Amino acid sequence: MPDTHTEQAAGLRLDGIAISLDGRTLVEADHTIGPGEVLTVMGPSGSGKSTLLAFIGGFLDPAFAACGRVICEGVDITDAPPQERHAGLLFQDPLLFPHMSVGGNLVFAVPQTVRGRAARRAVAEAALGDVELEGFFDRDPDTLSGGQKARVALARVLVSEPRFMLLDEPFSKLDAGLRDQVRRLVFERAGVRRLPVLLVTHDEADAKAAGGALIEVEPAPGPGNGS
Ligand SMILES: Nc1ncnc2c1ncn2[C@@H]1O[C@H](COP(=O)(O)OP(=O)(O)OP(=O)(O)O)[C@@H](O)[C@H]1O
Repeated sequence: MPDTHTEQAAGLRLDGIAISLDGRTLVEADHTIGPGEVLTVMGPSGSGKSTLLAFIGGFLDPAFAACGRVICEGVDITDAPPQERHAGLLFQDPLLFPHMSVGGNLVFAVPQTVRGRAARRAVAEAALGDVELEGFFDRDPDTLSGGQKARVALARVLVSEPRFMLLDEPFSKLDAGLRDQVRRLVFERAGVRRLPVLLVTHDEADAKAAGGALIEVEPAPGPGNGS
């Protein structure tokens, strides 16, 4: 018999979320992202896509008002500090620490529950293998191509053992061919780990590749938006 409780609790539930600015609702979400599924958020610049992501990640600017709950694997994390939510974040910029080697960037993100230098290094090496960057442990991040940096950023997220992933236009700086490759790798790795993914994008091709549900955010009214 299936374990109904576990089935219901699995994934990331966005329960009746509405975020507003100056009394006007910007963005709403009422979705469950199942394990390994992608929910895509699309809309024009300034419509509130990153604001929704910030609310789920726990770093919403206090200028906004929000209601609704974020439930991860059956646990309400709406009021938890960001570091206790276990979100794997990927942004447009890979944000690698330039003063550390590639391996150093990864070891830094390995949870403290993994004890000892050798064990932490082994986790980082395995993650590099997972993103097809074997042998890159001692490389300086500045010497990597854009696609390689994006893959290191993905490996760094994966070693941190996230419970879900929040992606804010992580492919938009890559050119077309590379973009397809990195996108495939990100979705594939998230799928293998059964991680729910929220993807913010402007790009129809991203939404198509994601293949899951879609939230289309309306343009924010105001000067320059024809309203
Ligand atoms: N701290 C803040 N105080 C007031 N308004 C803000 C603040 N941060 C963002 N905004 C406004 O909130 C709206 C939503 O911003 P948000 O960054 O979520 O848009 P977006 O859809 O992600 O845009 P883009 O695609 O350009 O990244 C914008 O109009 C923005 O100017």
